Amino acid sequence: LHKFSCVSRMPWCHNGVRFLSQVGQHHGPLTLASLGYKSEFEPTNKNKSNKPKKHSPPIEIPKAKVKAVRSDGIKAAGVKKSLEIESAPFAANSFLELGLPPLLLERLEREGFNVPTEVQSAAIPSILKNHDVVIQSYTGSGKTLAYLLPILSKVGPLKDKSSNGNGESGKKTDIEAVIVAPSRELGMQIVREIEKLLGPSDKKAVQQLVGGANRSRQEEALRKNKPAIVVGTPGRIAEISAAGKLHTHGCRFLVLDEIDELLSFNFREAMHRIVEHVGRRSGANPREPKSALAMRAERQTIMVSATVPFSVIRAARSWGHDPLLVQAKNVIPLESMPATGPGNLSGPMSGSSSNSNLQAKQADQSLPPALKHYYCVTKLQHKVDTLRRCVHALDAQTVIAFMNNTRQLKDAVFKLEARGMKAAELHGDLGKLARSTTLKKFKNGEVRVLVTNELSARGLDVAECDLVVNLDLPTDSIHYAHRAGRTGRLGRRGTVVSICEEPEVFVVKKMQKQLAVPIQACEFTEGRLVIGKEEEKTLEAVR
Ligand SMILES: Nc1ncnc2c1ncn2[C@@H]1O[C@H](COP(=O)(O)OP(=O)(O)OP(=O)(O)O)[C@@H](O)[C@H]1O
Repeated sequence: LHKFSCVSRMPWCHNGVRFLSQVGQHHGPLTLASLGYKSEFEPTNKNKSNKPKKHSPPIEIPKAKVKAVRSDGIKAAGVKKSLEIESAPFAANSFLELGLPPLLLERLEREGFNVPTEVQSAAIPSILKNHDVVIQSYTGSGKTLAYLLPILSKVGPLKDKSSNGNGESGKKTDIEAVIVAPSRELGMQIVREIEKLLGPSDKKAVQQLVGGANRSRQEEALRKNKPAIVVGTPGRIAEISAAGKLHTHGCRFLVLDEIDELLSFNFREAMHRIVEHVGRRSGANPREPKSALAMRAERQTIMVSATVPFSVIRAARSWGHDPLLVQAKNVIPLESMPATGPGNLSGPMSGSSSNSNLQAKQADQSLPPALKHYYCVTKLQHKVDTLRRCVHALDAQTVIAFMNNTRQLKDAVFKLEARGMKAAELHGDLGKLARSTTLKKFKNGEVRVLVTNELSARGLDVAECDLVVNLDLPTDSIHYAHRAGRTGRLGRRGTVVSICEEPEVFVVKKMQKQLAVPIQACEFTEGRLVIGKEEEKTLEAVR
């Protein structure tokens, strides 16, 4: 129980504390295994030390009135270790209690998913009860399984054989679930998550329809395999649907993952086609107003994101039927939420004053509570060197660095490589193969620093990522939240460092206020991350 005693001492770890008390009450004796944790004392790997990790205390440098901290846990460079889950976002109940069918429960156990996360615990029953939902909880909290599990309970080879749903599904050739994601990488990640649960013999029940891949091969696979579920990017799904090769009129589920991104101008036409056609019976005029009953007999709409600006609330009301807002600790009718704010909502708190509490609360819920945030002021020409010193100071092994401009991004990779740090670029100008090869190398530890742009800010799940660096500042706090969320996934340790020039500090301060998290000024000196003491005092107010 060493880990829990650590967890309960951490002031930010309210989830962990709540979790402990509930499990104690309802589930008898508390063991790490019963909670899905691997004990640090279990000899899982011969090479690993069985000793609990030491948390090195902050190092005081009184002369300069500064405090230095160093990332612990990951040691020798090049040796990849998985990051322990420190602040558990898990719920107190089991998957069994959520009403999932036996075959799916078996697969979950086989894949090592033992305890649902809080948002899964809230979303699964709501979706199983046929509600349209908007799922909102912080990055890395398990939103993907929160919608995949109830869908797999009702469609495809793992479904509950005793219930045939509402009997409304269409012809056998019809797709039963369409999942839309804004990038190829995220689309493929969702496909892999489904394939993992389906297993090798059933994996043809899901088909990817992402852009950049061979379209005729995708169409051929649709015809031959008759998948129950398709996952893809908006453009490719709309294209194949318009060509008459994707039969979705009888579709039961439409999932819009990263919904606020899917609402952006770039996807407008494709999204319009998808929303109008998926789950709409042929012959019906999509513009004709429908009764609530007629709407219900059609598809169930599920929208998902860590950030839910007003535009999403408005879209959910117009595309869904009495939708619910599902958060980790709340399930409320979306009707009870304000849907108006300024037209150009740029950040979670930029609503009118009457809505600001609500928006602030949501902003608070978009970032993993265990993340640590810093910023470091430097000159433009020293940014890459500062990044390198930051990586060394924190001893980070799996780093995502965000930039806004592709040419500068390539320069940064060149400079890092020239200084002996293994780096690679990932952006939309690269072909599909180059993108997936780079991502694979990053995930298996061959690349230490992935220099990328907004393409990787959404949904990308690399559990080992221990540091996110903003080499260019994000455009607003919503983009900050999604970039930051690439680290500290599922309660793991994570650090976010924004490297900026002096005139940009006000932008960092603004994001700190909007996101209601402390972003501390720091420097990298003598291989250490150093925080000013004065800065610490002012940040107490933010906390
Ligand atoms: N109940 C669970 N037990 C253990 N691991 C889980 C569980 N649920 C999800 N995970 C894992 O947690 C990681 C994060 O999940 P996921 O990608 O769904 O997060 P997310 O909330 O969608 O994040 P983002 O907002 O960044 O898209 C994934 O690797 C996933 O496999």
